[in-house]
Parts: sequence; C-alpha cells; structure tokens
Amino acid sequence: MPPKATGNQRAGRDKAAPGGHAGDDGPATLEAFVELSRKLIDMEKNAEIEQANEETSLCSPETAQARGRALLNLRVDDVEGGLLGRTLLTLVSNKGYGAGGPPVELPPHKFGPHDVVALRPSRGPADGPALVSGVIYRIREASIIVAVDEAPEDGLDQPLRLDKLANEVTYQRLRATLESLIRVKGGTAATPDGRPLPGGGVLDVVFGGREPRLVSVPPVWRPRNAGLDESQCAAVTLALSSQDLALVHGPPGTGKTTAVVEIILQEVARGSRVLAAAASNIAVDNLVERLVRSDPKLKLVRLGHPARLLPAVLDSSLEAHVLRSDNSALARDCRAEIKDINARLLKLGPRERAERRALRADLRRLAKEERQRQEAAIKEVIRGAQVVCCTLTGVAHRQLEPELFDVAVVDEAAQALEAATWAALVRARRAVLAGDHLQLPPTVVSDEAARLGLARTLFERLQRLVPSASAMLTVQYRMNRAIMQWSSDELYEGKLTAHESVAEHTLSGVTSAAAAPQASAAASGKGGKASAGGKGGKAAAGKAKAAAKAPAPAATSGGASEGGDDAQLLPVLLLIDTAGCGYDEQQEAEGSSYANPGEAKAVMAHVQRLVARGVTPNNIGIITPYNAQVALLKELRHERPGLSALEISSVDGFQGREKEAIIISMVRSNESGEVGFLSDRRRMNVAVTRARRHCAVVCDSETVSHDAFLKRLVEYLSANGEYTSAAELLPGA
Ligand SMILES: Nc1ncnc2c1ncn2[C@@H]1O[C@H](COP(=O)(O)OP(=O)(O)OP(=O)(O)O)[C@@H](O)[C@H]1O
Repeated sequence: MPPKATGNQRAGRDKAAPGGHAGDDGPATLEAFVELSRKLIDMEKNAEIEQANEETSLCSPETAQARGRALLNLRVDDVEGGLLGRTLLTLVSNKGYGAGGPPVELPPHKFGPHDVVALRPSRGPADGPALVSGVIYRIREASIIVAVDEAPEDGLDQPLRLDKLANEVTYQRLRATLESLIRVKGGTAATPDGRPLPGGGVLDVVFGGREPRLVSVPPVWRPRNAGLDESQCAAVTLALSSQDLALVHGPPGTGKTTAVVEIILQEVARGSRVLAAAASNIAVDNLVERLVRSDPKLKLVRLGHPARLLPAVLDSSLEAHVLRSDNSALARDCRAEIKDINARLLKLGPRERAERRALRADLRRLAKEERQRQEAAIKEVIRGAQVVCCTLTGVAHRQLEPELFDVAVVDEAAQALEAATWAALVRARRAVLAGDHLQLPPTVVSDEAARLGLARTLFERLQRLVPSASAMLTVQYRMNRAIMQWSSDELYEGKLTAHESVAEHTLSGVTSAAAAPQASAAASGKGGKASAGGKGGKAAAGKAKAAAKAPAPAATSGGASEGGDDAQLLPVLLLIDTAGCGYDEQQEAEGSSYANPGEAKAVMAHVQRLVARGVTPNNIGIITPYNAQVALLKELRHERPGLSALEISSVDGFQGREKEAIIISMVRSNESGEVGFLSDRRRMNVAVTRARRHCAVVCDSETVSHDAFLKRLVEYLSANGEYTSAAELLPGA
C-alpha cells in the first residue's frame, strides 16, 4: 500500500533512501530479472492507481484539490487550434470571473507539464466520464493549457474540474519489453517484417557474464566540438571503440550531454543509424536542441506527443516532418475531396440511391488512401532519419516497431527504470548509457517495490558489474571549487576538478553594482559572525570559531571590492544555523511531509539579503526536500513583492539544472535527531551541486549532525565557508 502522505513521491514523503542497495547487483539471470521485474512493475502500477484514487475519487473534491491532485471550479478561457493539429484549451479559475481583472492565481497543485489529465464537470463524480482527456502543455501561475485531440462540442460552458490520471500505457509497455527480452535471448524476437532484434550482445554482457568487447584499434575521430576536455574525449573514444556496451559516467556539471552529443555526431559521421533516448521528455528535448544546434543538417526526428515537446524542438517533431512531406500533401488532397463528397451527400434526396452508393464507395476509397498516404509519410520520415529521438516509453510506439539501429544512446540512464532502458537496448547492436548513479534514481511510488530493487537502474548495476566499460568525466564547468570539493570528496573519490572558467567565480560576478550600497546597509553586521543564543548557542559559537580560523580563500567572494565588506557579505559557502532558535519542525496533519515555519523565514531573510546585494531573484533557487516546506516558502514568496522569479522546488525539480545561488532548507529540527531522507547522499549531492557561485545551507546543526554524512557536510561548510546563526538574520524573531 502506498504511503498516505503521497502527494508527491518525489518529495515531501520521508522514506528510507531509495536505492539503498549498495552491494546488491540485482538478479543474476535474465529469467530471474524478468520474473522479479514483472512483480515489481505490477506493485508499482497498483501503488500509483491506489495513490491516484486516494487523492481524487475516494476523497471529497475539496480534499483532492488540497492534495494538489485536482483543480476545481475552472473555466475555459480560450480554445485555440494549432500544435500540429491538436486543440489547446486554456483553463483559468472561475473565481473573480466577471470582475473585469485578470484571472486569479490557481491554488497550489501538483500538476506538471506532460501529465495526462481529464476534464470533468466540477459538480459531477470524480470518477465519472471525462468531457475530454489530454496532456498538459503549459502551466502558468493563473492558467493551465491542455492539449486535446479535439475539443468536445458540449459541456465546456460549466464549472470544470481537472484531474490527474494514472498512465497505464507506461506499465503495459514495460511488460511488453520484458516479454521481448526473453524472445531476444531465445533468438525469436523480430520486427514485423521478420528481422531479428539485435540486442543480444548487450544481454550477453549483462546476464551472460561476457566481458564487454572493444575493437582492437581505437578509431581515429576528429572532434566536432573542438573544446572537449581530455576526459570527454576519452569517453567518446571508448564509446566509438565499444562493440557492445559503453558507459559514460557524468558527475554534476561535467558535460555529460556535451559528450553524448559528440558521440552521436561521430556515430552519424561513420554511417551509423542512432536511436537517442532518455527517460524524460525534457532530457530528450535538451538532446534534440543540442544536436540540431551542433549540426543543422542532421537528419533527425523527434517522436512524441507535440504537447510534450518544447517549442524549440517542434520543428524536429515527426508531425512537422510529416506535414512537409509529399505524401502528406497528397493525404491533404484526399481530405479535401472527402469534405467535398460529404457536402454533396448532404444535398442528395432520398431517391438518389445509386448516386449515394457511388459516393459512399468513393468515400471509403479516399479514406483508405488518406490513411495509407499518412502512414507512408510517417514511414518515409523515420526511415530517412539518421537519428531518431524519443523517450524510453516512446520506443515501444507502433511507429518504431519496424526500425532497427546500429547504436542506442541513452542519456540520463541513471534515472530510468531498468525495464524501460531495455526497450531501447534491444533495438540496436550496441549501446551507450550516460548518467550519474550518484544523483537521484528514478521515481518509484511503491516503497516496497523500491526496496526490492525497482529503483536500481541498469546504469548503476553496470558500474559495479563492468567498470572497465565505463569512462568518468572529471572536469566540471558549473561550480566554484569550494562547492564542488565537498561533492567530489564525498561521492566521487576526490576525482573532480573545477575548470578554470568557474573555479573561482563568485556572486560578485552576477550582482548589479547599483544595488550594492543599499545592500551594505541592509546586511551590515550580519555576515561572518556567529551567534550564541538559545539551546544551540555553545555549538554555534564553537563552529563560528572554527570558521573564522579557516576561511578558505576560494570560499568568499572577490570581485569589485575584494577583501572588503562586500566580499564578506557574499560568501561562496554559508551555513545558516537554526540550532537554539526554537524553530521546530512541524509534520503535516495529513501525511508525512514536514515544514519548518521559523526556518522558512530565515531562508527568505537570506534571499532578501542576496537581493539587496544585487543578486536578481531569477538567479536564486531554494531547494527543500519536503513538499510542505515548498508550499510554505511559496506562500512567503507571494507575500513579498518582486520575488516572483525566485524558484522554489524539491530536489527532484532541480535535478539537471543550476542556479547562481542555491539556498537549501533542510527543515528537520527535533530533539531525537530524526533526519529522514535528508541522509540520502544522492539527494543532498544533487541539492548542493545545483549551485554555481553560492550555496547556503539552512539547518539545525544539532539535529542533522546525528547523521554522520550530514555532520560532515556541516563541518565542511563551517570549515570552508561562513557561519551565521539564523537568530542574526531574524533579530527579535
Ligand atoms: N569541454 C567543455 N568546455 C567548456 N564548457 C563545457 C565543456 N563541456 C561542457 N561544458 C559546459 O558545461 C555545462 C554543462 O554541460 P552539459 O549540459 O553537457 O552537462 P551535463 O553533465 O549533461 O549536465 P548535468 O550536470 O545537468 O547532468 C554547459 O554549460 C556546457 O556548455
């Protein structure tokens, strides 16, 4: 049974660290893997359905809305054609309708782009028939745009509710992949026209105990991207030399996608046909954008529902290619003729039977021809593509069934379920997997399924199983060295180095000089000093001393006023300690997410201090592992003018992204030293490494230091950055 407090499996639910399977290499045989996976996928599907039911149909509409799974009392503000034949419905709140002003902000919700949703009458039953279902195209503060195949003719002129639907297709496809794996091993898996699926070589490495093979002489290749570093070049060489399987391990900011783009371009240059896939639409789009930018002549097609694609890649979509094709023009002619015949049919009298029959026969013939022309257009575009890009779920789409590839390249492979990854691998002779198993694993709703291995990825397993097939990228292009070093030492055996372009960069490089004088006044006397108040006073004072003794040069900002007050006020690393401030955590009434109102105020005080120093809000991100704290911080943001561009999200929401300044709110503060999933190394690794120039951690050092890993983080921040007590940020609070 899924946890009650669901709402979000990614954040807010405190559970054992997912993927705590160190040393567990998973089932040894393919048969055991398939059997276990079938069971775990069913568990996961049931957990997701149960979660959806609990949060929607089994509770009152108001509770469903409070849990973020439903939005009530909406109205359609706009119906637009476009998006390659789909219809876009813009939904806004009915509240305040008619008052003449702009639509009011939607209540907090957990809808995200690409979610499958149903639109129903607000007053009807939650599990009643939908007026229409579709995919979320865009989300704004006051509106949600849903892409549907066709707008319903009736029913949109009443108060509406929007519900998130469980997406069962994903599970059906995962099961189908598992079945095909058995057939690949037996040599009986084939395309519809009888060609055998080629993924057996990779299966032999993973389940047959065979060592990955390399060509005897590594191929010579001329980089398309002249700026690749040595470790990226080595990864490309390994991938091009591999005869079955290569892994690219890319720690945060090390240019994993840059290396993947180069691998794909090199493969195309030597005549390979490439399947490029990733678990999420956003990762696939990112890859498409980068590939098209690197080689505008590349024959590339992006498969997927247009609502799920970024506008920048729509031009590469299958639909856009098909619309441009000759077959498509002929199909359009058929459609025009069909329309014409239908109009003639309407005008015929009841006696003109023979003519009616003849026109009907014409209609059938034209409809068949239109379908055939469209299918031919689709086939032609896919066949002609050097690179086919789609999500791992999309690989199982009917349109790809007849297609085979020389190499399957999977980006963000450490965030993909193993069964999903195999969908791509069985379609190609060779595979390249890129990812970082030391960042967040795939999202799994069922705790039990995660515990039994569903969150363990093929990438993670292969890192241990065949380390010789893996190349690690070691130069990072994001973080100041002081931010990177903690992550490097804790998770990457100290192997990372900071590229010189970022190693010393600080917030002074992105502040507007105009704001500085005001800033000094706003923040004067608050940086770099320790407070000694309340229950944590002693510890705080002790740590402050340590920090004062060892301020690393790289850990404070330089820039215009090197060494002066400004430098002190914009440190690279900052620990804001709430120990002794009495900011106790609070657990949600329903569920197990936590919030900490006192800590939230301290976080916002630091945001304002940064803004006063000239850091623009769009350069600042707040990361907190708990949904309840995300909601609380968003309320505080709303109360403060000028902060709408400040991003506040769970760790998952920030994976793969970066900000100049990151503030981490750890939330947990209790007498017993409970830290929940804060102790997940991978979660904290992602949080810290989103920061380019400034990382502030707001926490109760006494509580979190009960965990050895977090204690080391607190000590690292104290020793290499500045320390301040939250009491100093909020005097008199
Ligand atoms: N060899 C290089 N020289 C200079 N900049 C680079 C190089 N490789 C990557 N970068 C830069 O580093 C940043 C991160 O690169 P990229 O997006 O490829 O990394 P990633 O590893 O996929 O990122 P993430 O950490 O989000 O997974 C980008 O701004 C990119 O331009």
